This record gives sequence, structure tokens and C-alpha cells, in this order.
Amino acid sequence: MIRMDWNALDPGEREQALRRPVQLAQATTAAAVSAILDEVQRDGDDAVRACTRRFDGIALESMQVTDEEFAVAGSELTPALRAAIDEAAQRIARFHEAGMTSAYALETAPGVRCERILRAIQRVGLYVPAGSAPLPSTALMLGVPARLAGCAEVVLCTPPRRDGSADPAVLYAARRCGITRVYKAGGAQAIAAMAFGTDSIPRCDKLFGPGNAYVTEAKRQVALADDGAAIDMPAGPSEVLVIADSGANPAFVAADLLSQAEHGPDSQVILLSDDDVLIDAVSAEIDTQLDALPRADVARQALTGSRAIRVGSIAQALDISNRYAPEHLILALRDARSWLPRVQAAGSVFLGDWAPEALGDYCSGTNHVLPTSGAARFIGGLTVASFQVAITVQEVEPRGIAAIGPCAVELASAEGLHAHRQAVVLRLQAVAA
Ligand SMILES: NC(=O)c1ccc[n+]([C@@H]2O[C@H](COP(=O)([O-])OP(=O)(O)OC[C@H]3O[C@@H](n4cnc5c(N)ncnc54)[C@H](O)[C@@H]3O)[C@@H](O)[C@H]2O)c1
Ligand SMILES: N[C@H](CO)Cc1c[nH]c[nH+]1
Ligand SMILES: [Zn+2]
Repeated sequence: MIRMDWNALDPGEREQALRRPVQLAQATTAAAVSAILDEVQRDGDDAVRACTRRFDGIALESMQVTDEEFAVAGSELTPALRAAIDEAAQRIARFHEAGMTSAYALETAPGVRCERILRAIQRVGLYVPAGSAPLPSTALMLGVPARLAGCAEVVLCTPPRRDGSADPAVLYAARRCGITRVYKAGGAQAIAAMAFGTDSIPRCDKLFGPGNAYVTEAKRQVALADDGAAIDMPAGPSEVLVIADSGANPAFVAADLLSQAEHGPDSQVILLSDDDVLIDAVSAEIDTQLDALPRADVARQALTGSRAIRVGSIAQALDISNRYAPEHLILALRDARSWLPRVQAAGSVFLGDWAPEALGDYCSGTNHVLPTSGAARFIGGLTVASFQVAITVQEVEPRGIAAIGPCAVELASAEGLHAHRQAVVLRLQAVAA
């Protein structure tokens, strides 16, 4: 990690200190992704298969997972893993169900009833990453809220493994959420296929899920395309920002930083502390723990872009965190809850020493599909509402138009929109007659 002292940096250096690695590489990724999207739009399944050969090194005839593959997948898992997936699914469902918004209706004037009703988005496309490590937990984070929302058609894409199969735990988790249409396709090509449709992969109304820089950029581009699809949020390479005080446990803090660093070389981890001794101890712990990690090479690459920043106070650390808007924020602080009101922008917050971010990743119940790249300033993590559209309804009685019609007439006149005015005036006259 790069060590720095916030109060010794000039404004330009501070901005640089909070830049994400993905932001630095975005221009090259954007061009590569744009070419892939064009290819899939032009050549459909042939292009998806060609990209799978090119980027994943796998030649696939059929991309759709068959019933036999689902059956084999279930039997490949240990009972302990099946039980863990089931347990996590239940807790995720419980938390998400509690947060479901309901329809509502009220009279805004006598005889004027306004309502908001909710409808599930009909066809949704889910992306479950599996480039460097398959993430069955992501299948739950996407599949559980999609099921609670009642989406009629759920399509899921995930990159194939070396032998051309889909990861069995991802398939088990998908089935657990009632998902049966799974395609072995990854990266930008999978996003393009779900956004534009191919002969085998259906076109979806909205796309959900995290992924690497290619997946995230593809989502951004299809959301802007005229005939593309809506997206949930930018949910790219993982980020964690830890604010630790002198009482924090260096081994815990190091493990939390490494748990995001091991996701990918472009993960970003940041430590803010007002205590030099703590920063030294965390750095030493990172070195010790790194050696024992199977994915040490990936974590090491991520750490080259990461920062350990000495701040003047915990209050200053909170200000810096709000400016950065991390995907995950860990407050390894004494009386962590008392700092929560200061948090303005973060995907998910972990309070105290006993809430490692890994619990939120898997099984506390909250969703791990969270905004990255600073998007936490304006959007939250995935919820059931992400899979729904809200439709407003108004029903007006004659006494209702008599009550509020004159207001509309006045505003229509001011805007010079005479047909609008007439639509109300004619009814006011009919009611008065
Ligand atoms: N923000 C969130 O909510 C969240 C949640 C979970 C995971 N993540 C992130 O998701 C990411 C998963 O990344 P991953 O790589 O393991 O899996 P992935 O499935 O996102 O990407 C793998 C695919 O990328 C494509 N690809 C690889 N190299 C390419 C190249 N040079 N050009 C074009 N396409 C290429 C391949 O088609 C491959 O199938 C990680 O960065 C992780 O941190 C984020
Ligand atoms: N930390 C990731 C979100 O950034 C989610 C995840 C899945 N599996 C493990 N972690
Ligand atoms: Zn994680």
C-alpha cells in the first residue's frame, strides 16, 4: 500500500490519492467493449461464441445450461455447501422482504384519488461473475430480490469454466431462486447478448449484477444505446475503505483489506487512520497474511494501487470517505455507531470490530451488489424495488375535477397550452351543467 499523510498533500495530490485504478484505464476498456457490443449486435450467437473462444479460451456449441447439467451440479456440491447456500438465501430473503415498499393511495383533494402501484419488471437479465472466481453468492444476491419482486422471466449469464461447464454452486444457487434459464457466457459479450438479444439469449428489459471493468463498461454502454437495456448501477471492481482508530485490531483490519484486494487486480482498498502505530501494525499484518493467501498474486497487484492514509482526526477521515463514496465502508472505531450519522455516501457500512465485510458479502442478509466508482453518492445497493416499476394512477370524480380543475386551467393558460386547458374546461362545463 502507498503510505501518505493527507494533511501534507496539496489539493491535486488529494484528488489523485482518491482516484480509482479502473478510472485510469477506462478509455482503453471503453473502445474494446464498444467493438464487442457491435460484434454481438451484428453476428448474435456467433459473436458471443467467438468472444468466449477469444477471452475465455473455450469453444462452446450450446450456451444454455440443460436440465441434466443442473441435476449434475446439485450432486457435485457437498451437503455443507448446499446448506450454507440455503441458509444465506433465507437470511437475504428475510432482510429484502422487510424492505419491500408497498403500493399506496390517498385522496389529494375531495374526489381525487392518487395511487402508486408496483409491477415487476417482466424480463430481467442477471450477470454472475466467474472470471477469476465463480461467485454463487452473487446468484443469491440477484436471484432472491428478483423472485421477491415476481419477475416473470429471469435470464442469467455466467462465464463458463475451463471444461465448458457452468460453476455447480452458481447453478445450485440459481435454481434455489427459481432460475432455470442460465447461459454460459461472460464479459461484455454476455451483457450485449442480454441487452440486444440473440437467437438463443433473450433480450432483457433491465440488466443486473456486478462484474469486472469490461462487464461494467458494457452495462454503461448498453444503458446509453437507443435499443439497449436499463441497468441497475455501476457495480464494478470491489472497493473497501476502512477507518480505524488506535484501538482497532490490526489483524482484523488487514484481513478486511485483503478480502477485497483478492477479488481482482483492479480492486481498491484504502485505510484511513489517525494513528501511525496502527498503520504500521496493519502493514505488517498484511505482509504476514498475504503469504498464506492462494490468491496472493492478485491481492498484491491490487495493493499496488491502494493507499494507507494518515489523517488528522476521525472526523476528517469521515469527510474523506464521503468524498470518495466507497462501495464498502468499515468503521473499525470505538463506539462506531456514534459516527454513523456522519456517513453521507457509502454502499454498505460495517460497524465495529465484529462486522467483517465478508459477512455482508455472503450471509448477513444485506445485498452485496453495491455501487462502485463513487456512484454511492447517488445510488444505493440492490433491493427488491430495483426489480420493480412504480406506476401512478389517478381516479377523479365530478366533484374532484370541480375542486382542482381551476388550478390546472390557470397553469395551462400560463404555459400557453390551450388543448390542455380545453381538456379541463370542457369537463368543468359538463359538471356545472
Ligand atoms: N460491486 C459489486 O457489487 C461487486 C460484487 C461482486 C463482485 N464484484 C467484482 O466483480 C469482478 C469480477 O471479475 P472477474 O474478472 O472475476 O469476472 P467477470 O465474470 O466479471 O469477468 C470475466 C469475463 O471478462 C471477460 N474478459 C476478460 N478479459 C478480457 C479482455 N481482455 N477483453 C474483453 N473481455 C475480457 C471474459 O469474457 C470473462 O468471461 C471483480 O472485479 C469483483 O471485485 C463487484
Ligand atoms: N465483495 C464483493 C462485492 O464487492 C462481493 C463478493 C462475492 N463473493 C465474495 N465477495
Ligand atoms: Zn468480497
